[in-house]
Amino acid sequence: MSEVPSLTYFKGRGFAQFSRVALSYLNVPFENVTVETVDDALREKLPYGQLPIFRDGDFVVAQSQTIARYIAKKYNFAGKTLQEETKVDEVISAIHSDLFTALSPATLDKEKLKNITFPKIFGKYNNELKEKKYLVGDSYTIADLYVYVAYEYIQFRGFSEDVNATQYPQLEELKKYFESNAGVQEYLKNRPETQF
Ligand SMILES: N[C@@H](CCC(=O)N[C@@H](CS)C(=O)NCC(=O)O)C(=O)O
Repeated sequence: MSEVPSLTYFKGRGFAQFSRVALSYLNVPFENVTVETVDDALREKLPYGQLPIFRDGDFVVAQSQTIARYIAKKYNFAGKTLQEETKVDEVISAIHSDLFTALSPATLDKEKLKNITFPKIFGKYNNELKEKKYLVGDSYTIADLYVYVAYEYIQFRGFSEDVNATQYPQLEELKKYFESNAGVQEYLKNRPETQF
């Protein structure tokens, strides 16, 4: 069995990017396992028949948000009190359910994203970061990292005219902070070019 934890997903960023960036930022060595498809042999090993999965010793966990929360809790990046942890969860849930769901090709509505979803999500966090340095508590948490990854991903998905330093200067600062981290820089340097 591998000594280091492994994260298995497709080559693209998709649902694995938050955990890949978190592990890189936290300087946790991990095996970044990528697959082309989920074949029958792999599918039967997956708790929900889908990727990503995270393996830590003999512990296996699925569901991208849960994987990210597990990593954050294990490496003290999830908030220091129950209330901080809950506010961190709120950010993770908002980004998955309000933003990522809206990117699904079947229901993609670009005007709604630009006029409603981006201001609702990124406007909120940008305003909060005008008043304080961290979204939750008195140090960086996975909530800040989630917002950075989502901000950068939305730009990558073709919305950099709508989501950028002019509209969201505090989020641009957050991006600069995470991208100045050596682990994140290494990850970005090696990240393959993909469409999603
Ligand atoms: N709720 C799950 C969704 C996982 C999911 O939809 N995985 C997709 C890729 S993003 C998948 O494994 N697709 C391949 C398949 O179903 O065969 C999560 O957040 O991890």
